[in-house]
Amino acid sequence: MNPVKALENHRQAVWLDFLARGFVANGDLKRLIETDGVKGVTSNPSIFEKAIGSSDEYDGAIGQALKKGDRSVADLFEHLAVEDIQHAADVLRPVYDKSHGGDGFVSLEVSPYLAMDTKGTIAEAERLWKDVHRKNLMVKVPATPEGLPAIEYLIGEGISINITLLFSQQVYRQVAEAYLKGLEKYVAKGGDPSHIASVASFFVSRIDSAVDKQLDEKIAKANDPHEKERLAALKGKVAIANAKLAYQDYKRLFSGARWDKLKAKGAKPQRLLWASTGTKNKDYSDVLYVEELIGPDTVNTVPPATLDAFRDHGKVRDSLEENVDDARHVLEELEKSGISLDAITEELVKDGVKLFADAADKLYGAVAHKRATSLGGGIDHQKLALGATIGKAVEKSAEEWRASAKIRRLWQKDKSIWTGDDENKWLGWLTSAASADVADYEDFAQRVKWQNFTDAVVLGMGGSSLGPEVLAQTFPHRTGFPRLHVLDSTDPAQVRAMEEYVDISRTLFIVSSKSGGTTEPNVMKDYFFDRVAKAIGKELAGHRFIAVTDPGSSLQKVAIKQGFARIFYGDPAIGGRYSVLSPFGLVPAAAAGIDVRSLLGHTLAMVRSCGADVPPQENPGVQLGLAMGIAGLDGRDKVTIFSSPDVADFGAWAEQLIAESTGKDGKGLTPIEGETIGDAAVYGNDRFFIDLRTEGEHDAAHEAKLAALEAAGHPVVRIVMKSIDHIGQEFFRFEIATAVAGSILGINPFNQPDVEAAKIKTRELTAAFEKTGSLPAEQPVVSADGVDLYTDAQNAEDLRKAGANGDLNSWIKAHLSRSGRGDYVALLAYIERDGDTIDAMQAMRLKVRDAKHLATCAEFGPRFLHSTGQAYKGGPDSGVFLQVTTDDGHDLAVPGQKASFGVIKAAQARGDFDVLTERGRRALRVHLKGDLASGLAALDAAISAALN
Ligand SMILES: O=P(O)(O)OC[C@H]1O[C@](O)(CO)[C@@H](O)[C@@H]1O
Ligand SMILES: O=C[C@H](O)[C@H](O)COP(=O)(O)O
Repeated sequence: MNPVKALENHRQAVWLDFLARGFVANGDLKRLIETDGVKGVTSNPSIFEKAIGSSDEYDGAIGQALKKGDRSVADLFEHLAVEDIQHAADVLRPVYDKSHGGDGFVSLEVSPYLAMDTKGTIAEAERLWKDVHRKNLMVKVPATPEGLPAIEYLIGEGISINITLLFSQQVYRQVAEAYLKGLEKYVAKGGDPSHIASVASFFVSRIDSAVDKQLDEKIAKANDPHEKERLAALKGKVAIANAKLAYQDYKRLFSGARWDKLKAKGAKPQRLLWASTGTKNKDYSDVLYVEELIGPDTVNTVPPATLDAFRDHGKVRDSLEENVDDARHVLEELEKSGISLDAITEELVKDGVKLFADAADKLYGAVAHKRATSLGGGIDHQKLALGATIGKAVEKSAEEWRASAKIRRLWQKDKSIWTGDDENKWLGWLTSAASADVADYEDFAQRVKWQNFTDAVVLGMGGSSLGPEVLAQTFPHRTGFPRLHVLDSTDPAQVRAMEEYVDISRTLFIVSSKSGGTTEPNVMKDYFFDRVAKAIGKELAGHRFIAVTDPGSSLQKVAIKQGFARIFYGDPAIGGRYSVLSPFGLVPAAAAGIDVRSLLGHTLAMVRSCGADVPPQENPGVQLGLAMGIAGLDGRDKVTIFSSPDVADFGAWAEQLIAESTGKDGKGLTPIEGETIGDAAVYGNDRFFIDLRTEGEHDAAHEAKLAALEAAGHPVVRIVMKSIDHIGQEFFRFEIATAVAGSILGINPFNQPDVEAAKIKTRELTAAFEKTGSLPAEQPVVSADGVDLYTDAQNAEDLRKAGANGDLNSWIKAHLSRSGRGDYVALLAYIERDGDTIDAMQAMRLKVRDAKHLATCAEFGPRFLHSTGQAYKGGPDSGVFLQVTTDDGHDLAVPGQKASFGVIKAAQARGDFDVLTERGRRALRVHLKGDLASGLAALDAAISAALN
């Protein structure tokens, strides 16, 4: 007789420790049921990893599933697993029916990531039970301290459970107790226990592997030949002895008055199931863990190779209760040898959880890869060319992130990923896209449309303006909707330019400020409210304003008082620079008629790609973040962003995100935005390049330059977006990347400690103005033709030593001569930002870059104060700052206060400069008197002269 089939005669059920789609579909499982009398199937994360992860058998099914709509990697896996389990359960259903629910089960394990999480295990087990929806399902729950209460609870809910990762007799007794208690609860609720089944999967071969290892070490150390022999005799014996003794417990636990009561109600005993019965040590018989554990009312789940071997040469006998005393003796001998089985089994549970988690990581990684392949252009493409050193370091770090579950912990808001400060309170952006109220945005968009506005102007700074600016500049104007603009300045000329550009009586103003307390949006609002009131009447003015702000802010109060048309509330768990996928970006988007549903739909594909269930190796956000962080630590801390014409403004948004998040505590990444691409020779070894473009924008000349940078050994990341509609994917990718880079750098990526310092100084200066009618006097270090130069005593002394004397050229030359390798030169201009001034600034910065091979920044104040300003003051001391201020020929009054726009801007520039110099940074201020264009030309000439 077939030895496998013969086990039936010894009342032992053989289950198969294997599952794969084709195996069930092509009838192999059915055949084993018929020929070998196989009565069940078990699966675990390693089995699914082999089935799904290491084959292409499931690719079609993955494609099919995704056709119905994208889903997360965990969902996708679960969908496949549930289908497989259902198919196997259906094939085994006749066995289940014939044995009246005694056999014919298929087991599906809860995620190993939940092994230490009782609530999570319960929720997942209940979900799987519902989704699989088969009576002959067993949900596998590990026998960890957190698993035990879940087991009791789930049994109490009438769910059949297979307890896995069970190694010790003591834990086995707790498992049986959990089962009994669960049954008692179920019965007490009036449930019929006859349909509940449970097995306690007692692991075998892994024990021998662990014990034998320690025995070998002892044997190697022992001098006495008898001792060596005694120890050697224990090898390959302990696992079986342990299992045999557990069986003795089983007999005791499932007999007696307590059990009889349950039995009378129809309860079934929880059978012991021998798991891990594939022989690991080639020196042992390949059927060892079957032959030695045959006994009534037990199960042995065997891998296919063991099944084949046993069918071929297995010998059947009632072995389980043979020599029970010898088994005790084996364990005593082991204890005597100084090897603790308790310690080993405890370790094996931890190890088992880890091994299954490792397998799940591999499996999820493979599913993530298949999902990405199947979605193709649905997810923007990212290619990292990092060079050998950084590339290897990123690989190593990715593995470290995987092994310590950091991406899962990030999503679980575990602040220990960063500095352990308050990072957990700032992670609302992870879920803001998924939880957005799309219908409300659509309704709002319709209402805006009905009002026939010509323009919509966002009044805000930093995180409240840069996201909307990207949207305004990236998406074309939608007919029927207002044109979207952003104003983020206190420069009188710039405020006036906006006023002149729009039709005040037909414009919607979106006042955006998370805190509500930021100076610029408040004064801009006061100004335009006054103008609108003058144009259409005070009572109606509020109808043209909406506010986006966090609940309880001062802006909320003002908006209510002034009768704003609507207030949208932000999430206080999201910092400004991470807020674009929340009302701060989505309200302006909706107002401009951008399809918010489609924007978020595309975004969510990237959110899923960067999910907790996507291991670092396959996770595009984590990959980018690790690369940025590691390159930064390696001295390549100038993150240089090239954005193609269609997404040209993206860099301005990313710049704030990266600078304000990472630039602090003297560390950080300095974003370099807006530099046109140059030849490899103009760059120092402090660069890290990110190139972003849409698929349709292939520019051969640009690509050739990029390839040259890569060839010259610079790390280059290329991101190709399917189209501008995917811009949300990049917002989210960069957010995750920045958070990850922050972890690598060891900073809190969600605070901005140094911005506050400049704000305080500015407030002091404007308060002085309100009191006295003028800003405190200041003394230039030099007054030359058309310019005044200012700096603090230390900088002045250093500059004079470096050759600065009576004219502008000498000061600029001395200042630039202080910059060297690894530094960046930043032009910080508190002037109107328009096409001409942008061009003038660009010309100057590129001259510096090309002559000195240094990274350069060209920023406009006060805009940059809410963006890169944090990094300039708090980041690495590698900046050389040239502040540019100007007389504001035509100042503009702010209604209701003495300080005009010009005064506020001047106070902001001084506050900023004072903090820079207080921090010992290299800074020089050039104040241009008279006409701005001539002043900028003179500065340009001085820079040229200095560089020659
Ligand atoms: O939205 P708020 O509160 O006006 O802040 C605007 C910006 O100012 C900052 O706080 C820096 O000053 C940024 O972080 C923020 O995006
Ligand atoms: O339920 C089955 C177990 O997961 C399986 O038997 C473990 O076997 P292994 O130790 O060979 O991985």
